[in-house]
Amino acid sequence: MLVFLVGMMGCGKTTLGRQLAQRLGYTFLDLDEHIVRQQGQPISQIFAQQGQERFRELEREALQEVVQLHQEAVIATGGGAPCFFDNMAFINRHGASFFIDVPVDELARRLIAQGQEERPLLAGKRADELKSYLAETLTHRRQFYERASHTLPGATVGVDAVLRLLNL
Ligand SMILES: Nc1ncnc2c1ncn2[C@@H]1O[C@H](COP(=O)(O)OP(=O)(O)O)[C@@H](O)[C@H]1O
Ligand SMILES: O=C(O)C1=C[C@@H](OP(=O)(O)O)[C@@H](O)[C@H](O)C1
Ligand SMILES: [Mg+2]
Repeated sequence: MLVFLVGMMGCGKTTLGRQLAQRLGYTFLDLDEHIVRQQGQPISQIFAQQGQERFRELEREALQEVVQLHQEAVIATGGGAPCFFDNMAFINRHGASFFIDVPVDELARRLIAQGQEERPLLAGKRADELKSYLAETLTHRRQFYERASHTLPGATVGVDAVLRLLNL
């Protein structure tokens, strides 16, 4: 089985995905890490040199590659991945998907604490700008995220909640 995690930047896809894969004994794949390895450039540089449009194509290609190469994996997508092309339908055709729905204030707190430089869409934004950017972006993206097979509300989602929903 393939398990996909979707949701906004900072909702914990990479963190939870790694823990979940360990518990299931599955491979962990992070789409951003996959692209960084393949391109030999950090995400910030890919955006700066190749542009966001190209990044979205790379993300789509990365999704296609991981479903071809893996049968048992937890896949942390990038926050934008489900919202371009027909990626959300593609995800749902290939596995179970979880939308981790964390409030904007908590997302902002985490993203500020982690440092915004590696997320080019957030770099250089003050706290108030960051919050309004996240709120607007989520308003647009929610329609895609909500197509996930499960929604996990709140900031305290753990591995056990996911396993219960998967009946594991
Ligand atoms: N459940 C959580 N509670 C508190 N902080 C968290 C939680 N999950 C992730 N974080 C922190 O939030 C930041 C973003 O997490 P990350 O897993 O990279 O999110 P995403 O991949 O969804 O952007 C990291 O600093 C991480 O340590
Ligand atoms: O929301 C987005 O458009 C993005 C989210 C990032 O991944 P995370 O959600 O893991 O931060 C990364 O793919 C890129 O910076 C763009
Ligand atoms: Mg991530």
